Amino acid sequence: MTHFPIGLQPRCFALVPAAGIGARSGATGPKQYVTLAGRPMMAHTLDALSQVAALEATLVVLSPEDDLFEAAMPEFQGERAWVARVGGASRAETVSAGLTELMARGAQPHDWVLVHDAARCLIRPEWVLRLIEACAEDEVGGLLALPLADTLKQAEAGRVAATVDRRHKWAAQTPQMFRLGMLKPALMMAGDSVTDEASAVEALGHAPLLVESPMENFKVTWPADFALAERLLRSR
Ligand SMILES: Nc1ccn([C@@H]2O[C@H](COP(=O)(O)OP(=O)(O)OP(=O)(O)O)[C@@H](O)[C@H]2O)c(=O)n1
Ligand SMILES: C[C@](O)(CO)[C@H](O)COP(=O)(O)O
Repeated sequence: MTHFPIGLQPRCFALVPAAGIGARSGATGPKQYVTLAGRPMMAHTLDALSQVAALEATLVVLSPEDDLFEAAMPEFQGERAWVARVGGASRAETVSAGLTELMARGAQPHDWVLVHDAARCLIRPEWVLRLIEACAEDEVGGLLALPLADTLKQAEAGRVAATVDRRHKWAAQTPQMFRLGMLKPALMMAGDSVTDEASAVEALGHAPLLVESPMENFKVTWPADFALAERLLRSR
C-alpha cells in the first residue's frame, strides 16, 4: 500500500477523457458534441462538474485533432476550466496523458483525481460529492457503480452458453476517484487493455470502494441512448 503524507490536505481534480470517436453511437461526428436538450452532450457533463465546489479544477482531455471544442463549449472558461489536446488512441492512453498534464499544472501525487467520461452526461453534482465523501478517508479510492439487476447470460454465436451468477456483480460507472500517485503508475503498468481506472488499480492488488449510483448515470454508447439521454435531460 502506498502511503501518502499525513497532514497535507489533498485536493480533488476532475479529468474528463473526451478524445473518443463514438464508433458505436452511429453519430456522424464524435458523440460528445451531439446536441442533447439544446446543448452539446459534453456541455451537460462539464456543467455538472462545475457545480462541485470540492473540485479544484476540471481538465478536459481532447484529441490533438479536435477543432470543435471552443466553438461548442464557449462557457467552459475560467481558472477552474482546463483543456489539453493530448488524447490518445485508447481511453487509458487519454487518461494517462491527462494525468501528466495535471502534474504539469501543479497536481501532486497525494491529490485525488476523479476521472469522468464525457459521455456520462447525466451525472449530477450530488453523486460526485457522494463519491468524494465516501473515498476521502479511504486508502485506495473508488468508483460509482450500480449493482446488477438483470440475470446475466454468457453468449456464444448469439446463443446462451451459460447463465452467470450475478450475485456481487456491479456495473462500473464514473467518476472513478484515485490518488494521482497511485493511478499514474497503475495505468502505466496496465497498458491499453484496461477499460477503466479501477481495473488498473485492482491489478496492483488493491480493492477500490464501490459507491452505489443510479442507472441514470449511464454512458451514452449506442444510437438509442441519445433519445433516452435527451428525454431525461429535458425532464430535469
Ligand atoms: N481514445 C479515447 C477513447 C475514449 N475516450 C473517452 O472515454 C469515454 C468513454 O468511452 P466510450 O464511451 O467508449 O467513447 P468512445 O471511445 O468515443 O466510443 P466508441 O468506443 O463507441 O468508439 C468517452 O468520453 C470518450 O470520449 C477518450 O478520451 N479517448
Ligand atoms: C469507464 C467506463 O465507463 C466504466 O463503465 C467504461 O469501462 C468505458 O468503457 P468503453 O468501452 O471505453 O466505453
